[in-house]
Amino acid sequence: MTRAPEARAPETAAAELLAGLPPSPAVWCTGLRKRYGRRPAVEGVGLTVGRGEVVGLLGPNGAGKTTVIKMLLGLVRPDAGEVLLLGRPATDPASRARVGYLPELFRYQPWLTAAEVVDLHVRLSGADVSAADRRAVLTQVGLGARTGDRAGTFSKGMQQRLGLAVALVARPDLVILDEPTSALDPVGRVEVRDLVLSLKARGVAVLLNSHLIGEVERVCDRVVILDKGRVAAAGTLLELLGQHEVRLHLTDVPAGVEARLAATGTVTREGNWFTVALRDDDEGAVPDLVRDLVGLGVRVHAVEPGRISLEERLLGILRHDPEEATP
Ligand SMILES: Nc1ncnc2c1ncn2[C@@H]1O[C@H](COP(=O)(O)OP(=O)(O)OP(=O)(O)O)[C@@H](O)[C@H]1O
Repeated sequence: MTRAPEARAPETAAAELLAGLPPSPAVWCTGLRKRYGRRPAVEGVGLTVGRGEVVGLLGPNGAGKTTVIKMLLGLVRPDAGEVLLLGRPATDPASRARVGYLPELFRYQPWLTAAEVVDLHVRLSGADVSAADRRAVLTQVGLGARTGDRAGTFSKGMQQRLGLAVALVARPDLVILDEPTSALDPVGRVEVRDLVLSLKARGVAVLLNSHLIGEVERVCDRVVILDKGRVAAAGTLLELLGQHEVRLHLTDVPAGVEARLAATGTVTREGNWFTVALRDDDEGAVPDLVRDLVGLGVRVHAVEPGRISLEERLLGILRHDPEEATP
């Protein structure tokens, strides 16, 4: 006699079903709109940050970046639109507790030491963070030697580092950084870049608002460009910038060389300059090509990597609109 499969409680089955689904994005929003008086600040913005993904938010002054971030965090009430953080409504304290935030403008209580500021935020978040981990986060942001100094005595860059420590100390699943390097020296900027990459390696999602386009280009998986409150463009760097190409200055080009070039990618020629659009990010394609060209007797004078920079792309998108910036 065969036995019927054991009936499971419906709630167990539902929990199993949910556990089998991919995790909800770290940030999901749609149709976000905000007006201040009659002036639109944000008009119908939607964006997604996947788990462990680093997304850059770019755009000119007044484009609406900080307003979007504040609406995501429930700090500004949207006129319309929906926000989910880590799969829960942004207003749900359970999701907010898993989010680290570095605001664009902030001032910590000047009478508190760096260690006390971090302790205060750990208490406010309700997270269980050991004294060693609190100390470690201050060291991570370069304040290990200043933990006992009052925040009021810190330089702007040191305040910003303290802000990063506060954003990171409760081990969030999502970190939102609004201009995290605006006050930092070049070394500090590189440190923050490495820090963002280490967060990504740990599966932490990051939404990064920065005017430093090179910084965004180096660390972000995807970029969302805002202009006049709307999404002007969004995509991976490959989608926004197109494929890589290489420009070669060649002489003594015998027959058959064009075929070898074409085997690497689509070729265009201007005099002695050959531009090859590389098919993918195959790191060996260019050295292999140069080796073969030299083997075929070609004299290779120059090999220049080419790809439109994110800065050029951004300016192209923003200048495309003939309308002047709203006063
Ligand atoms: N509290 C406010 N009251 C009135 N207008 C506001 C307020 N906050 C923002 N705005 C307006 O909303 C628009 C978007 O501002 P927001 O700060 O979001 O831009 P941003 O892209 O972050 O700019 P920036 O790069 O200069 O920081 C601007 O026109 C700004 O003047």
